Amino acid sequence: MKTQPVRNPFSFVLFGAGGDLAWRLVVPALFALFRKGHLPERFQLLGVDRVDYDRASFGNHLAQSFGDQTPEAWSAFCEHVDYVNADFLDHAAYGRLDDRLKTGESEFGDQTERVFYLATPPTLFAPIAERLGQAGLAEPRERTRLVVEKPLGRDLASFRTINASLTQSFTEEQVYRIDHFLGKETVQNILALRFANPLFEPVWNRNYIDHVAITVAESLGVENRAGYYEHAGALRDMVQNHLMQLLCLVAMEPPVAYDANDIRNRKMDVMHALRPIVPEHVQELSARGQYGAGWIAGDKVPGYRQEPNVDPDSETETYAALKLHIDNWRWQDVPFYLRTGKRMPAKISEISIRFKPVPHHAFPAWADHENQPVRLTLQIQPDEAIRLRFMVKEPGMQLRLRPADLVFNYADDFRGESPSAYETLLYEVLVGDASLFMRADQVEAAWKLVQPVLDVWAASPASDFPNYAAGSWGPETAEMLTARDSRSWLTPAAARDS
Ligand SMILES: NC(=O)C1=CN([C@@H]2O[C@H](COP(=O)(O)OP(=O)(O)OC[C@H]3O[C@@H](n4cnc5c(N)ncnc54)[C@H](OP(=O)(O)O)[C@@H]3O)[C@@H](O)[C@H]2O)C=CC1
Ligand SMILES: O=C1O[C@H](COP(=O)(O)O)[C@@H](O)[C@H](O)[C@H]1O
Repeated sequence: MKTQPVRNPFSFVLFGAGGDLAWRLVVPALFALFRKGHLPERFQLLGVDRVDYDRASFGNHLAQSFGDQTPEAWSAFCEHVDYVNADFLDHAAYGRLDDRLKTGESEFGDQTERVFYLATPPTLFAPIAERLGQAGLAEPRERTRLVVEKPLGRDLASFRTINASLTQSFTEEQVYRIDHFLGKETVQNILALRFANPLFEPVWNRNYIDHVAITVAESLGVENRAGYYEHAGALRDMVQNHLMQLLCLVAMEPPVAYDANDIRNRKMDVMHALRPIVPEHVQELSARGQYGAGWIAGDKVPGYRQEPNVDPDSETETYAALKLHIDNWRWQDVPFYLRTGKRMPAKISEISIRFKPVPHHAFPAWADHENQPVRLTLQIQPDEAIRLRFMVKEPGMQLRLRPADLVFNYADDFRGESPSAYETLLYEVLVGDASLFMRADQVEAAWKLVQPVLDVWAASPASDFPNYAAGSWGPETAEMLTARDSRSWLTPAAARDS
């Protein structure tokens, strides 16, 4: 993560500019960077799509995304916006794009950088990259970047094919693979907590930690994304990428320097050490679920199979859980439990690090019957916080112990507006720092890990779907994943307290 401002003039070419992601997340993030003064004076945003816009109507379309935000800033931003109507598969379009880029950049000077952002269906990543390469637009390498959204493939083989096409035209250093969780403030803070404090690192290992549980729960259902989600499911959509990245940040060794390759090398060490899930163990190391009808925050909601455009007999999982082991010196015998699901009681992401119990109970049993092992909870969202739970003596004549919490709350300590994940990630692309992006070997290793689970699940239809009610914490099989080890998922701290 660099600290310098974006200095060089740039062209930001947004493929899929007429789509949902561009409108909802990418352009608002760029506009926020502009409003906050993070962008240089000379830049252009060139939207590319087949939607029939011109410069003015594209601007109007984008404006709807900003509600009542500062109109002066918005019209100043629009001075930098242009639009190219094109089919991404049409080779001739890339010549026109080149001309438009050069016209816009005529006053930019020779330090101009270019970012090609693919907010397009994933099937178009490879064809667009190829055509950019053929049109000479992947050069100069040191000033041209390609940003790709997820999903990168739907299994190991398709990832390798897509990635090979991307890296035929662009070098690995030019490719920025988005995992938007890495742009979240609290996720970046995992490394700050671990490596900017001497307090935690000495106990951050198998000698003190009993297990780690990572929960990414969503209360929303599939919404209008069935077209994509029906072919993805929770394991591909969330575990293979976001939850894997969280696990890596918790488990990695300290990097020597805060540098893209150093950090990514340390994450790769974790990926290498993850114990492969062999097909015979899939049953005992994983759980899958699909939500049925239920209640969320007082509203009755339909089951997954009743959602628009979902197959009424769909086998797609909307919940996935894994138990993983990291076979290295630090983490031997410490299980990592990962779970994610849609239509759970609340939108909550947190990492719970449970420490081992004291080796000897000196207090009489009646005094510490509430005894709970110390745990550290990293609340990723929405109530961003770090919470340390430990045992204290209750005031009074009688010796009674009970748990208490030491809480650091982001909103209390940092009142300013935090940048959105996309703001942070775009900024990092513009300054050319790939620390918060996924390197190809990480993505490949993550696909390798989940592939046997995908294969076993595909080969054995889930006869019990739907197996959890909307508004619950998931299927019983997920409870068994921890119960078999005499452990349990805890209700996330943010949900307990609300
Ligand atoms: N939306 C989201 O919240 C998220 C999206 N993503 C990823 O971001 C990417 C974009 O997603 P999203 O914005 O939802 O998708 P959309 O379908 O909304 O946007 C894609 C845009 O590309 C256009 N397009 C498609 N094919 C062509 C073509 N051959 N030539 C020109 N234009 C074309 C589409 O036009 P048309 O409508 O005519 O097809 C549409 O305007 C995907 O990879 C997705 O997986 C990742 C995380 C979240
Ligand atoms: O990548 C994805 O993430 C969202 C959840 O992201 P968040 O920032 O809202 O926590 C998820 O809903 C979506 O299915 C998935 O594609």
